[in-house]
Amino acid sequence: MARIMPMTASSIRPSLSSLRFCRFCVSHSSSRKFASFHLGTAVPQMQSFGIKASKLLREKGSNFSIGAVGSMAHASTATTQENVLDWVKQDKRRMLHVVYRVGDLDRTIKFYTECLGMKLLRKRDVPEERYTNAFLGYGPEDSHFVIELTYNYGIDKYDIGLAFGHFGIAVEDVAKSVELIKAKGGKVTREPGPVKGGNTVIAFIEDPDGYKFELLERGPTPEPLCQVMLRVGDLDRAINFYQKIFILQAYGMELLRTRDNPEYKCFLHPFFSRGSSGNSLSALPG
Ligand SMILES: C[C@@H](O)C(=O)SC[C@H](NC(=O)CC[C@H](N)C(=O)O)C(=O)NCC(=O)O
Ligand SMILES: [Zn+2]
Repeated sequence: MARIMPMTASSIRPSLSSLRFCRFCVSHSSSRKFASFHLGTAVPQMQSFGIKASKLLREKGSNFSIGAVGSMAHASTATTQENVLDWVKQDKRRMLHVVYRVGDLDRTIKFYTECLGMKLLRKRDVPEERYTNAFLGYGPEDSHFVIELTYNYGIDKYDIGLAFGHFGIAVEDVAKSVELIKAKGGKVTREPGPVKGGNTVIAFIEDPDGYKFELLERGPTPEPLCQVMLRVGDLDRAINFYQKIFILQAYGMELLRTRDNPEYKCFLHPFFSRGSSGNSLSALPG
């Protein structure tokens, strides 16, 4: 059974539906392949934001502790629901999109809209560069984390590699979603049931290019696109990177908890970054 070791004094999963967060999932793998993949994020001016945030934290006596060393801010955080509201109000950053390449745009758009319930938000053709983008998601781009598909003219197949793990979609009934996907000819690679080492009902499916989607059974959420799982070669290095890069802007990515699955050689370290999207990314050694 998985061991959850919260990094915080209290539960870190905000139950306040108005809060939307963006969390990260990075998996540990010996893979040397590169995922055809990038995450886009919007951040405000770091300098003024960092100083303002650390001053606010001192005034509010929050559980955050940010010690500024010169212009570098280092933080050890213990996020609690009590101070997470302050954090959300102060931090205007959010993850914007995830970009990856597909071999047939219309095929993928059909699958994501008919099987996963996403909406096609817009398409963007750049003939001079010989590529087309399609943006899909569960809400408008100015408030939701979205998927940006890239089709490069004439390229109908990609090697996804082992570094990319899966996207997570929160659904209220995994079994029902899997039945719909099967009826539409979608590929189910792991039938519904409790996750190994845990209790959450999950299932895994593959999209037409072979990108994996995990369906996680959860209550209603404004942001079903809730997870990006990547595998990394060194978990501590990845954690250090995400903390340093984001924590420099104070209130940045937080390491929230670890989930150790020794029987499955699996560590899960969700990074948690404020944002209007609710997706998550957790560190899982391969
Ligand atoms: C937290 C939840 O969203 C997960 O993704 S855990 C799912 C679990 N992950 C792993 O086992 C990761 C380690 C693996 N070696 C890898 O690199 O993918 C999983 O896939 N469980 C399978 C199952 O059937 O439960
Ligand atoms: Zn997952």
